[in-house]
Amino acid sequence: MARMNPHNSTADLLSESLQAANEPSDVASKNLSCGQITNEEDESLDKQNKCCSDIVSDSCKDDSNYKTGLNCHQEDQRRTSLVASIVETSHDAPTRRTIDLGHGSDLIYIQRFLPFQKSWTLFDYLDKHIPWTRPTIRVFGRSCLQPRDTCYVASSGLTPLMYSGYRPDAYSWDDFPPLKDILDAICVAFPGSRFNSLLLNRYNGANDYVGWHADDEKLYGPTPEIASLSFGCERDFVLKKKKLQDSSREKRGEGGPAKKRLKKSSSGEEDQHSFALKHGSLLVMRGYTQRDWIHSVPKRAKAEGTRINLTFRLVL
Ligand SMILES: O=C(O)CCC(=O)C(=O)O
Ligand SMILES: [Fe+2]
Repeated sequence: MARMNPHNSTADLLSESLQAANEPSDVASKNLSCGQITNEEDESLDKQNKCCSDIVSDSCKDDSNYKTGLNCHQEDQRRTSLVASIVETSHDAPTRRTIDLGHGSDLIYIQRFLPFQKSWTLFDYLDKHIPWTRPTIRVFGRSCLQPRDTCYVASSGLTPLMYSGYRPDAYSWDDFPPLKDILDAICVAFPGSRFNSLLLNRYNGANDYVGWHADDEKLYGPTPEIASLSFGCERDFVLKKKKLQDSSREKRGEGGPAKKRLKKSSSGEEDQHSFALKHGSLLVMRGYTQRDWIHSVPKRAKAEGTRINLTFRLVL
């Protein structure tokens, strides 16, 4: 499969992804070893229009308010290939599900937000061209290696991000044109939303994870909206309702695998939700989700492939 140059135009991105659609992807076949479904299976699942078969929730429902065709912040007037392709297919918009977590918190899940082959083209680009680092962080007073690779992209002049004693340097959006295309595509799907920063994570196999945490840093305000796009190996994303003892600095509990830190819920099933986040899927967390819930991506013995996750955020 052709490798992308970071300075390729968005038209090149489209033509590469169209090419990729007609060719087997080496990246795709490599990563399918982690138990991921194929494109054909993905499409057939979508046609069945099953409600959240991978979401442990009874409260999911179709969101009848789904609109496409508007852009929330057309800073430049270019219609990118990704945006164009999503608008073109708006008559057959991907199914959007809303999961009401109660008390002003909700999630939106779009399983096939980006087309399958285009998602592999983007995976390949991100894997190769993002300057990934694995920083040393501080958790409970001890230094340790963060259990995944990371990178941070943000508009200039924003309050810096700081978590677990680590303050990542922000790269510019201009360094990675495909990230701007993805941002545009999200803004088309969510016309009322704004994002100006992006935390990227790469999980290199089964032992990489993110521990229990909430993205409730002050710089995001009281009700942050976070749009989380996943590529590659499918991994579980688990949400658990905060208890009083879940102090905010259990945040990003990197000190041990998330699984070991799981406590039994006293009030039953609705206090925990698990999503198998598909290649090309988008999960949006809204309202008080960061105030009232914590989330994690636990270690998973069978998840051998690489997963890349992008979380778009708005620094106020
Ligand atoms: O990888 C994911 O799905 C979640 C990442 C995350 O929670 C974070 O970066 O704050
Ligand atoms: Fe998070």
